[in-house]
Amino acid sequence: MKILVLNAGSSSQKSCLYELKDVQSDRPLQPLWEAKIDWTHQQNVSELKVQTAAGSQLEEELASESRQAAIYRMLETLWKGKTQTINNLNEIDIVGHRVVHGGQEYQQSTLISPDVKEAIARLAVFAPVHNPVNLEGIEAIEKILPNVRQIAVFDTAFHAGLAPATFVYPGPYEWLENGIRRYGFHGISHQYCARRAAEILGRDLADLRLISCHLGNGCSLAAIGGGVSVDTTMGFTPLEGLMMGSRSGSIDPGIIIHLLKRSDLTAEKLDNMLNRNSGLKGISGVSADMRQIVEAISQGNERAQLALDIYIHRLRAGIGAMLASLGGLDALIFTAGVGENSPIVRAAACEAFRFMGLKLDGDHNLQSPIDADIATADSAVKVLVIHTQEDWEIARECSKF
Ligand SMILES: Nc1ncnc2c1ncn2[C@@H]1O[C@H](COP(=O)(O)OP(=O)(O)O)[C@@H](O)[C@H]1O
Ligand SMILES: CC(=O)OP(=O)(O)O
Ligand SMILES: [Mg+2]
Repeated sequence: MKILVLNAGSSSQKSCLYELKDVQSDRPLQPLWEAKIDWTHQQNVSELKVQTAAGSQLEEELASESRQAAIYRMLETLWKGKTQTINNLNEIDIVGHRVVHGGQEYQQSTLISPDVKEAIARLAVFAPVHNPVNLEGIEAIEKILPNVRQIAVFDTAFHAGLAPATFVYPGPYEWLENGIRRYGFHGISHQYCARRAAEILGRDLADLRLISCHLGNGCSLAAIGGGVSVDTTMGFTPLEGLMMGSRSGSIDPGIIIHLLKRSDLTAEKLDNMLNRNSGLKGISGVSADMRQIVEAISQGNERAQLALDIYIHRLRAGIGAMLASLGGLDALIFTAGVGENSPIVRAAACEAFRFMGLKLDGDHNLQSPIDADIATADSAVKVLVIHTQEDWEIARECSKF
């Protein structure tokens, strides 16, 4: 069974082709072909990188192309040129898509139909950075493979079991009746990491209390007890919670009332302000990219330092909140772009939890090992760096259809 996966994040478009021989297979397989478009590279220039299991590689700049055209070019490298992996598009049996917001209707992976597409489009108002690009991926596939089955794998689904006290906002009760509630996101990644953590620790997932820190361009934490999400930092939209690359995370809603009363702020301007021009980017004035923040700090940039300090403060506070929801902790997991690659962020986050016997092995942390425990042998809590495999998790969901 050949499964094509499209995973659209806010700063990247990833894609993989897997061949599943054993449907029960649980360990991540190496994809036959994998591609990534990085939108953050430069203004109007995106970078495409492709590699195949057979060892071919390709790198090219996609200058000022539309997102649709860039996705098409990425997919073309599957059947054309030096990274060609299949002879015929019809070899693809099924296509899985990451869809960020599934609302109340979609609490598990779903075969995409016109109704499902309509719901994804409708829910785009709640995930304006994500659902529209997820839909673009679905439509790109419809054009080149009109008859293939497409599956939506929702980022919200993993959090479907949150308790009412966790998911209901203390606003007017009508909010809840109108679907205004906390949903939680990054569920595909949190779900994969929880299972992988149990494997690395050689423990049964049912017996573990985990906090998964997904720190990418978007950032969220999940408190996972017995394999189930019991709390998370993102809410109604992927804007709540931690400070992120270009998103503010939680702020006092009174600020919005204040701004609305005093200026000509429109919903669109507010959306741009909070989703695209806040967070690390907004505070530093340098970049949403943690690598550039750290670089700017090394050159003495004080706003970059402030941005990192707020990021760490809020990350620690978020971990504290998840800790309280779980009532204890077996392992703290760091994953996604920043979580997997930034020893500075991991060390600063862990520092706050030394009081409970969490001890980081400084040298091991500096190596950013993949899928490893970076706590000392006598630490009361394990600290895991896990390479998130959202694409594999999506393929795994597709194999159930
Ligand atoms: N070596 C690194 N050190 C620090 N941060 C990194 C490093 N590599 C990547 N990152 C961060 O990871 C972010 C992207 O994370 P990723 O999970 O790939 O994003 P997305 O949310 O688009 O899926 C980048 O914006 C960058 O800040
Ligand atoms: C939900 C979300 O924030 O996703 P990403 O981190 O890919 O932007
Ligand atoms: Mg991501």
